[in-house]
Amino acid sequence: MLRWLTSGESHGPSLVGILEGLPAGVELVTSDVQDALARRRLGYGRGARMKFEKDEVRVLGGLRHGLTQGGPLAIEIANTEWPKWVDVMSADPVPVEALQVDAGTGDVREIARNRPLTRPRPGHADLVGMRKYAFDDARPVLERASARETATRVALGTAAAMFLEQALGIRLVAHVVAIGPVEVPEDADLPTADDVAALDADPVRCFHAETSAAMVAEIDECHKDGDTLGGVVEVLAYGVPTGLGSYVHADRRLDARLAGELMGIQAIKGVEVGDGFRTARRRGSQAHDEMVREDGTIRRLSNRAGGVEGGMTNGEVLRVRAAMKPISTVPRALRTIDTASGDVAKAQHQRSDVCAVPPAAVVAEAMVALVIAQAAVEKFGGDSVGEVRRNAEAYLAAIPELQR
Ligand SMILES: Cc1cc2nc3c(=O)[nH]c(=O)nc-3n(C[C@H](O)[C@H](O)[C@H](O)COP(=O)(O)O)c2cc1C
Ligand SMILES: C=C(O[C@@H]1CC(C(=O)O)=C[C@@H](OP(=O)(O)O)[C@H]1O)C(=O)O
Repeated sequence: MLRWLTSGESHGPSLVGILEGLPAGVELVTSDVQDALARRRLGYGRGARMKFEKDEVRVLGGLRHGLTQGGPLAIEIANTEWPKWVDVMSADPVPVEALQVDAGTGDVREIARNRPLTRPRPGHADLVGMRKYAFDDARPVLERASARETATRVALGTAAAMFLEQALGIRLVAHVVAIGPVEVPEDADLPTADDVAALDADPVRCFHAETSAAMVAEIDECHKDGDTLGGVVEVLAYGVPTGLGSYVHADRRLDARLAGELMGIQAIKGVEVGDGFRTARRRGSQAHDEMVREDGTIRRLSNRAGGVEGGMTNGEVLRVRAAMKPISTVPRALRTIDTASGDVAKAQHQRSDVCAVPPAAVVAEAMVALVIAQAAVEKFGGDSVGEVRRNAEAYLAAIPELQR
């Protein structure tokens, strides 16, 4: 079974991710993870923090001489900003004086950094987190709720994606299909995994040049208004074999597992598999993917289902979308209540992303890679890449001629 866990705070010394159950023999080097993390930091509309902070990757376990070893893969992502937070985020108690002078720069900004945050942001985890964990300060809540944690998921997703490509020839790509009201046309071309460099070069990870320019203009407009934006991302997986997931029980349905992991990303509020909500508005004759026999195999005339039928992959391109709400740290701050005084207040705000939809696409791709890898390990078993590959080939070869 493939499983994963992450630990770490937004301004802590580092984040750590563990991926357990990955077969041995996956070719992976530290720079593969660094490249994926660099991709997550891209995107027009991200805040100042992305410019000065760096992700420092160190593989702590599970990898030797560029090959996974079958043991848990542990990846640390250190935060270059840590010196400024050493005392505020110290694991052990610190003397009061330590919280009054910045350990890194010697200035007194540390006092502000440590001041209790008591003006919770509507839409963030602040208020409910304080209530639930009995804090009188939102600092510990936002430290863990922060999407900085998604760096670890991208790191682990990189290992999952390398496994998928090397064992099964599966390749993934993610792109942005909407930012606020600006949407890619329905009939626009879909990117393939060969288009990743082009997507990296686009300011908003959009594959449609005209729409990309309109998205950038929308972000500029929103920034000027002191506001924030959400949007929609799409993940595509090519070459996924038929039969991953199952219809036999709800928790084995691949669509359910994809939706769960995508909704687990901070600020994701909706998931579509294939045409999703659009399918609900169609008649049955226009909703499904008819089959024809061509060159000895069954071919679909469309892919409205997004490659999943009955909770199982059907051999078509896997296609899922995730909807992200606008960032809740709105510069033109929203009304809130100061939990220290009970007074009406404006929500706490220092700096923030205006729009984080492009990085959310990278995170969504990582989560889809992890879910597919989990389902593949479950279906094919195998402790090494070679064994998984052989098992998959034997399974596919045994599918009767007329069902192919
Ligand atoms: C890549 C990414 C970056 C984000 N950046 C910010 C940000 O700068 N400011 C903010 O308030 N929320 C940001 N968020 C969203 C919050 O983390 C999220 O809204 C919060 O944890 C509450 O969870 P919920 O929105 O799922 O209810 C970001 C989310 C993602 C996926
Ligand atoms: C640090 C990252 O994203 C952060 C996610 C985030 C949030 O509330 O989710 C809030 C911001 O951090 P801060 O409150 O310190 O400005 C983002 O910069 C990252 O993605 O690496």
